[in-house]
Amino acid sequence: MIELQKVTKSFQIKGGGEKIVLNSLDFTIGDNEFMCLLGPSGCGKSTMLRLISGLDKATSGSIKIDGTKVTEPNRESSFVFQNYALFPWMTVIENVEFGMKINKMFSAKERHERAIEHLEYVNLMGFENSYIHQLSGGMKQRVAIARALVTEPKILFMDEPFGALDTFTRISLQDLLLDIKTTRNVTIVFVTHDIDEAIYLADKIAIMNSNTGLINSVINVDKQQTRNRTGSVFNAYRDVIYKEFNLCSNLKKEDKL
Ligand SMILES: Nc1ncnc2c1ncn2[C@@H]1O[C@H](COP(=O)(O)OP(=O)(O)OP(=O)(O)O)[C@@H](O)[C@H]1O
Repeated sequence: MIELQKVTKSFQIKGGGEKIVLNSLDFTIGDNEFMCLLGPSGCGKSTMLRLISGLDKATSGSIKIDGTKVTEPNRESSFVFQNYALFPWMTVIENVEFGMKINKMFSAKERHERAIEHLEYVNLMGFENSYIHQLSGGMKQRVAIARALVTEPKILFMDEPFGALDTFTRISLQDLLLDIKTTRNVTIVFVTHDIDEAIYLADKIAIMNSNTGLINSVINVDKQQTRNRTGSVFNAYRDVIYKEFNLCSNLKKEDKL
């Protein structure tokens, strides 16, 4: 369980003053939940992810994971970023083994076996000795996902991981992620500005608007009903979210699903 209480984050502005990016937020994310932080550029999604994951510190308020205050990134969480953050001088399998090695997890033989198992899972067998520049964007992100999963994290932090990918690759990686959510006991905190992606993936969507520093609302998504990306229920969620962001002038906010 991730718990935020009265979390505020502000940044100093050049020339004086400060900008409040997150303003006294109270928020919880349950175990094994898929939470999307959805909003336009600059609303504070990445800032929120960085605070929850311990990459940055809140100006005030408290963030706890399973009752323990977050002060730095911990071994029980993994990251996937839009720009892959892979090591170009290492092969695919060396990249996947890296986290286990640095954390002194498992024997060398076990690390190798686990890396192979995870490369199989993300459908990259045959590329284990390739270098990163020899892979497509989608393949790079599969390596990053294998590297993130191989340490068996309790929490996966993902910052616009599919933002740089074409629609077809994005759809196949979204399906991979839903499989990860179903088959592994992992909580996922996922940043996106793609409304359809949020509906398809999330159990809960936190709607964040620009310049308020607030979470406007949290939408619960019925996962059984949103597997069909072109179905009427999917479109109903889309209507609700477009209204939340005032993107659809002919719909009233009071309209229900
Ligand atoms: N280190 C920093 N110093 C000063 N301002 C910052 C810093 N990091 C973020 N900000 C500001 O905080 C606001 C929110 O940034 P953040 O990156 O969290 O937004 P975002 O919603 O993730 O945007 P995007 O989708 O474009 O990545 C922006 O106005 C940004 O300029």
